[in-house]
Amino acid sequence: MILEIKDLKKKFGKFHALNGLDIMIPEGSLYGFVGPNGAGKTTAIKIMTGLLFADSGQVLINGTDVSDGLNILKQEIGYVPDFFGVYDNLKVNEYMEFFASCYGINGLKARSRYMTLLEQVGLEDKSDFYVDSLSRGMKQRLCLARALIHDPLLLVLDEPASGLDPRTRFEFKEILKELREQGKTIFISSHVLSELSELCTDIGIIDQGKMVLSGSMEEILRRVNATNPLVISILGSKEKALTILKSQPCVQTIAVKEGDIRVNFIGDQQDEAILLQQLIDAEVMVHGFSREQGSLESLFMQITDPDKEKAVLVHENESGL
Ligand SMILES: Nc1ncnc2c1ncn2[C@@H]1O[C@H](COP(=O)(O)OP(=O)(O)OP(=O)(O)O)[C@@H](O)[C@H]1O
Repeated sequence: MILEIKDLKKKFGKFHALNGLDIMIPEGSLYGFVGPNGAGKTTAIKIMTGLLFADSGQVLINGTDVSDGLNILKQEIGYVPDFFGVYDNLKVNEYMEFFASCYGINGLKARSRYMTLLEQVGLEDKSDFYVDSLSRGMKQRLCLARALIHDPLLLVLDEPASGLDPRTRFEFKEILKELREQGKTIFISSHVLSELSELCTDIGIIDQGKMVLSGSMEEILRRVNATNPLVISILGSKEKALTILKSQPCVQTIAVKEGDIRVNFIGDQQDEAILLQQLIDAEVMVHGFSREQGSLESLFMQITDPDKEKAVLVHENESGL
């Protein structure tokens, strides 16, 4: 794990902003950190970037506890905050030089490093422009280049898509994908799950200062889908299929809807394969057999609904399964 957060707690007055938060960020992942407004995302990010102290808990970077000193955090994390500072009277190259010098990178080395980064974020032809003259999307890309100046292990972005138009958001996501392909681990927070679901390899959902669901995107989508109905499409008569389905112990309910058979099926993938085989052996003309695709959004709405008794879902490893 590049970064591990264990049982992090933070109170503001009597209010528990973080209430035993755990996060595990695998190396090379693009980790989406999502939760409703006020869930504690920015508080967690401030603690992991060394801008705020936790009341208790542990932050480990590459296995090293950072409580002994914040230098390791500064070295190993590149942080893109959700706001852009005021650097009106600096040109892009001066801005990059300034941040390079903060990390002890100067002269030709600094220039070569920041020109590579500016190229990477598509700003190579803007190095003589004043920062203030850049569009919001460009400023954000500049901020990203700046956060990478010291080649950190982990890039942390807080709500990077806020205030950007769809095209700019798309371009920004493409840059993040490229960075990940080059081996960077990226942690990105958002309160909009759809922003993250097609981009991320891993996801953590936070609510009221606690992680309520986390894991690889693949695993989570599989779990979402496993509770969805099995939709079976059949050509011709459905009688034989219905007889087989009624005899199957994994089948809980059967509904015939718009030509398809929808089955609440509690089995795993192997049970699904056995059922399909039985239908084919009985010469049922199956031309569709799949779980209805689950939506991560509906799961998010369900587990972060403030009016509902919460169904707390944990990572398989944490539940000891
Ligand atoms: N300095 C502070 N003093 C008092 N309360 C605070 C402070 N910082 C944050 N909080 C409270 O802690 C809670 C968590 O805030 P935080 O900014 O971490 O949430 P968030 O998930 O980032 O929300 P958003 O998506 O709206 O940015 C909120 O209820 C907020 O009002």
